[in-house]
Amino acid sequence: MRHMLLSTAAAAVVATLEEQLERAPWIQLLPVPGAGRGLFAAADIEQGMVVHEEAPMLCAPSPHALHSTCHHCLRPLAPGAASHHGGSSSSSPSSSSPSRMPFCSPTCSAAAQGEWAAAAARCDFGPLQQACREAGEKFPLMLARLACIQVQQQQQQQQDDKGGASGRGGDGSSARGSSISSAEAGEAGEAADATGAEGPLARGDPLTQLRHLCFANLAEPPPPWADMHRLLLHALRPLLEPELRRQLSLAWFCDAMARLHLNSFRVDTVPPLDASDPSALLRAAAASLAGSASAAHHTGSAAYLLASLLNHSCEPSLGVSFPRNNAVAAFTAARHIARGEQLTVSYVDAGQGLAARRQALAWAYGFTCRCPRCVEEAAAGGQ
Ligand SMILES: C[S@@+](CC[C@H](N)C(=O)[O-])C[C@H]1O[C@@H](n2cnc3c(N)ncnc32)[C@H](O)[C@@H]1O
Repeated sequence: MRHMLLSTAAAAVVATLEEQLERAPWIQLLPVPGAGRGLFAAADIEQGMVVHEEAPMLCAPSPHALHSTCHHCLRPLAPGAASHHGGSSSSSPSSSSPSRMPFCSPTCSAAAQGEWAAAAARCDFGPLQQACREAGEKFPLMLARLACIQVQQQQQQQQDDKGGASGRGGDGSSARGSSISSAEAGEAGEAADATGAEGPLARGDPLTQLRHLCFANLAEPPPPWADMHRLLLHALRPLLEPELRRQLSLAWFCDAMARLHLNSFRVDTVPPLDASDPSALLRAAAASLAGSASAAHHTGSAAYLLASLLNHSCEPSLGVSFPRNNAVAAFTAARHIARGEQLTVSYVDAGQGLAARRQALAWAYGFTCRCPRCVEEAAAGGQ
């Protein structure tokens, strides 16, 4: 069954998704009538168990947090702390340019340089970032990142072809194994493969990898997307070889935007305390007493390969958190989950009433939730 479903996904992604499922034999991928595919418990799972932990296939900081977030792992930066800037080569924009990218550590800076930041440093993303801030749109910045990954992978490939690919892994991916998880492991001394050290984008053509994620047909893409696409191409001008220009069509952009809208997670982290501000401790304590959501800081958005297959429930079996305070997501059993039960997360604020939840789900995801809570509340005439 698993193979039958996976055969619909891009071949380059299949191996990595299968690897993730092989590493988590308590998770099963199955069809869900009326909802495409979904993940299920293949064994009884105790409350509190971390069912899955995953580094993102693609992430980017929020347009509102560009100066306060590590651009590689989305960890919030301590106010006033030394950051490890990228984009400072002679070909990069000036230090006051919005394209100058802070990183939380030399490890993240080096990993980013190896994956995307060297290409990004040749571009000026200022106008695109500004437009995203004004429109409340974040996904064009993820697509800018994706284009930079593509450019660097192609350059690496060309170098390998010239140099005979000496010293590389069999699939040519080992030199690019500088994902968030391995950078994190370098910092914290943890096992590099805990969350898929290589990173799913280490293989295949990055621009087509998003095709694994589910898609909604848009009758008409929102008009601002054409403007965002134009600004993206403008920013990427220094990198645009004719072949890349052809690939980054408006149709590609709208397809990728639609997939990111349906599949991305908001990354909420906890901001570090400002040691020079004594009232910061009190504010943080008050926020944490008021609930972790208000203490959290939205540092960016991330798309995950396996976790994108989690369907929604207003009574989700999994909670989502970011225990490393970066974009590595953990999915924890919110209660006992019986073997065969679907693994779900809540796509919306589950504290809202029935009508608000239904409206948000219909508008953003195009379905009406029929989880037991919705059915019960609807029967009771709930709003
Ligand atoms: C992030 S994807 C989840 C994985 C998706 N089912 C797949 O096959 O790839 C989100 C989409 O799944 C579907 N979906 C998720 N939860 C659902 C639910 N409770 N009822 C109906 N459809 C759901 C909707 O089409 C939604 O836009």
